[in-house]
Amino acid sequence: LIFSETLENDKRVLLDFLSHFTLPLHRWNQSSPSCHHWTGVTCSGNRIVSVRLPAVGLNGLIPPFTITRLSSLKTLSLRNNQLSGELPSDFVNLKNLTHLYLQRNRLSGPFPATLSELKNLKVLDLSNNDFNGSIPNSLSRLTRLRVLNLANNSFSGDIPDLHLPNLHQIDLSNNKLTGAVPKSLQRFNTSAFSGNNIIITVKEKKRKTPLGLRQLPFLLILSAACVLGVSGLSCIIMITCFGKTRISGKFRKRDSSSSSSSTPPGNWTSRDDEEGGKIIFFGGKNHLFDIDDLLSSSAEVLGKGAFGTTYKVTMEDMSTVVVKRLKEVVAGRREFEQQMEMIGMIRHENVAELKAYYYSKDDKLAVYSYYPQGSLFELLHGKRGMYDRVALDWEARLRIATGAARGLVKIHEGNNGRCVHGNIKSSNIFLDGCIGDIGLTTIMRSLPHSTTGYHAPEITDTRRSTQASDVYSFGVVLLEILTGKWPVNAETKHGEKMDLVTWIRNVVAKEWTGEVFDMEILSESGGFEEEMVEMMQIGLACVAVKQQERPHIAHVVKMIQDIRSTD
Ligand SMILES: Nc1ncnc2c1ncn2[C@@H]1O[C@H](COP(=O)(O)OP(=O)(O)OP(=O)(O)O)[C@@H](O)[C@H]1O
Repeated sequence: LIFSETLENDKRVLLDFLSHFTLPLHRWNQSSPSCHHWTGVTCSGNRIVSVRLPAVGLNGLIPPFTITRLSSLKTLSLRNNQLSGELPSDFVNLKNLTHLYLQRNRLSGPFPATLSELKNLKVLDLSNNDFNGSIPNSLSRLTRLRVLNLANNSFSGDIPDLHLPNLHQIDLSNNKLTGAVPKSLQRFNTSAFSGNNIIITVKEKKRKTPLGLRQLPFLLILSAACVLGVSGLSCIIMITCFGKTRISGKFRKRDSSSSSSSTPPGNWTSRDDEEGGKIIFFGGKNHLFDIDDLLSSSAEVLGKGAFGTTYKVTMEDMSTVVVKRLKEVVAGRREFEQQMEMIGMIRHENVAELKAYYYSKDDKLAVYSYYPQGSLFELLHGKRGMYDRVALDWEARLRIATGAARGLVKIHEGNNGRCVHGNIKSSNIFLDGCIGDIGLTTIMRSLPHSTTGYHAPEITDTRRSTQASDVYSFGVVLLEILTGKWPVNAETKHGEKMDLVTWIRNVVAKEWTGEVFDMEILSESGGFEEEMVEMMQIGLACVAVKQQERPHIAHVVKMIQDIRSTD
């Protein structure tokens, strides 16, 4: 009873807060449970611990004694709204607050003194508001503070000597501050103080970690060099070895400033996208993040594919998504949006969910669910030498093949039966055959054909991929599953290297079928060789040279299912 009463109380508080604004919020009503269902609300135990309402159109004063009654609140994000006036003094009640995001509003008045009392604060962002007056010395009380952003306000006077041992990011740029940078803050990059009347006498130090996205051009150059010089895989490993990268600011300037590889990191720059960049979500999901969240989250490079770099991004609430930064998009905004909308509508357990997309002049992003088990490519070929690769047994391979075929059926049903994947390959297939990277080929520059081994012979421009060419690529994946070999340069028993499809056709023509199977599954005691032979015949049917001879993917699903049902 106590449990639900406390939660009910928190819920009433939020409804009270909302009643001061004339805007509807997704699923915020008395009848639905607030935890997990209300936009931006997260609970822990019987309390609401996080309220994140970025860019929802909150307008006017922050109503006092509403949200501040959520005494267990740890994260409050009201960024990117049109909130104005002073911060109510009752913010002092939010004793448990660790993250406060109020940037990009129209808040004004002196630095809210009450904030210095929130001893648990780790991140404080008041940037891009109209605050004025001096920055108080009392900020030194926030000994846990890690990030302080007061940029783009009208703060004036000298910068106090802040002794904040845990501070590793500060931005005071573009205010009206005067004097010198105090000793305690001289460890930070000078750009953190730019746009003021400050005498900067400090020497710039090179910061080691964390890397900023400002260094992303450097990472990209490095990865390009790797791709040219070393194998792609080792490059990915090298980049990953740099550890976590901070995605922050400068997203939009990336392409135009490759020289910024030498730009010293330090503060982060708020995004100001006059090109109208907007993140679009699918499925009526809680907007637990916005583009600024993405930009300020911890990111790790998963790899660099033909469509761009893929990042694993860990959000403030510790949820994980995958962000693909699409380069060489040839489609215009309208076409891009239409394609993404079409992809976003495809929902199936064997289709990797496109959660959101973002389009601006300089950046095109696609946001997906993260599959921690990695791709089929990794399961089949990956991590050898670094870790003990877990053997992938025949059952698992059959499950993946069935799942991926079902996913492809669903994809081909999309867009009134006209949707094409265009880039079916093992690195785009995840847990239990879930297919990722749908429909990107049509909006991107054509992929280099010769290198992949998955593309059907008739495809010279991957933007013109067809459902029949998808079936061909799927057939290559089936053969890869059966042999455990890479589609290009598959090494035969006799040490020759040839294209996987050609090799299997040759072997089968000589009736040495058993030779092609991966020893890992062939040595299993279940006696599955017959099933493997059947699967190989399905794979070979899919890779028929003449497109009209390839089966429809729905028929492929049936044939794969029949492998077992004939038992
Ligand atoms: N949603 C995801 N969850 C987990 N890993 C992913 C996800 N999406 C991609 N990856 C992995 O990230 C790495 C890079 O992926 P990316 O799609 O950029 O390149 P690719 O699949 O090698 O080539 P391509 O660009 O042609 O698809 C690959 O190892 C891929 O398996």
